[in-house]
Amino acid sequence: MPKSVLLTGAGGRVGEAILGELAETYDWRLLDREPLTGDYLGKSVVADITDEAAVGQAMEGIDAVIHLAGDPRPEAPWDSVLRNNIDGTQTVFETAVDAGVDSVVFASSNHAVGAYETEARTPELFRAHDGFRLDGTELPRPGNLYGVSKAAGETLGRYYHDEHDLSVCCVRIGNLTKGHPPIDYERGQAMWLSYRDCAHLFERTIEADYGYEIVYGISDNDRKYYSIDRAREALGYEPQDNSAAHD
Ligand SMILES: NC(=O)C1=CN([C@@H]2O[C@H](COP(=O)(O)OP(=O)(O)OC[C@H]3O[C@@H](n4cnc5c(N)ncnc54)[C@H](O)[C@@H]3O)[C@@H](O)[C@H]2O)C=CC1
Ligand SMILES: O=C1O[C@H](COP(=O)(O)O)[C@@H](O)[C@H](O)[C@H]1O
Repeated sequence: MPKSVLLTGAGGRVGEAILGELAETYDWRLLDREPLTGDYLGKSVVADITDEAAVGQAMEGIDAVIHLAGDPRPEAPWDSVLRNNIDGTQTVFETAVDAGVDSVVFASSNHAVGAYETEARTPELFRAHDGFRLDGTELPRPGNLYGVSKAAGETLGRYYHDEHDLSVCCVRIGNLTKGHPPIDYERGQAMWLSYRDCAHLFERTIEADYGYEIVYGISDNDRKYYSIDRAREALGYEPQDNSAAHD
């Protein structure tokens, strides 16, 4: 029997990449505060992620959660990230534990570690010859309040794993762009995540056994300054794309 997976923020870009490849792989329940359009209407729940009762109901009978819903803007103001990203994520973890869900996958971000891109390191950091790597064991170092909210989500995940034995995987997603890497944007090329690698990575987060993980979600780009070794080791991630192939 396919696993039952709750996908929050299903109507967005990351949701599109995941469902584009994996629509038939799982028994999906799709949650978004906006009504979804397309073929998924029968399985959708319209609710705000901060609505504990509605999210709790959406968790019933669910094996795994992929939690994408939130404010994705790097320039988002505090009131928005506090409500949508921090309160909303705490609601997801708490209701997942109450419902006996096995695992929660949290959409973290490159912006949780954006301040490692110091003036001294850039732009060399974005180039293939540069050997600097972040591997997920470093402390968060956000460059904006949105990044702070993602670091908070990772810490909430750590707590719910340690205290409630929930399996938690935080994916520090790079730059998801459809079809090709961002053009004339070295940073974006270094952290490009193709749609098919995105779907494959999230499939691995559903299939693999783990306790608590932080991994980087990028394709196998020559320019990378995020290591994908942990995603390979812990999840069996095998990306197929590389932004250098589009130069
Ligand atoms: N697209 C990218 O390159 C990256 C995305 N991420 C993260 O991945 C997640 C998804 O991002 P995208 O799909 O690009 O964003 P998006 O804006 O395209 O989709 C987000 C979806 O979440 C829903 N949503 C927002 N707040 C909600 C709430 N309070 N309750 C219920 N639904 C809510 C929106 O209606 C939307 O459909 C976000 O958490 C974002 O921070 C992280 C790094 C990079
Ligand atoms: O977390 C996110 O990161 C990507 C890449 O960041 P950018 O500052 O280089 O654009 C961003 O596109 C996405 O909207 C955001 O959620």
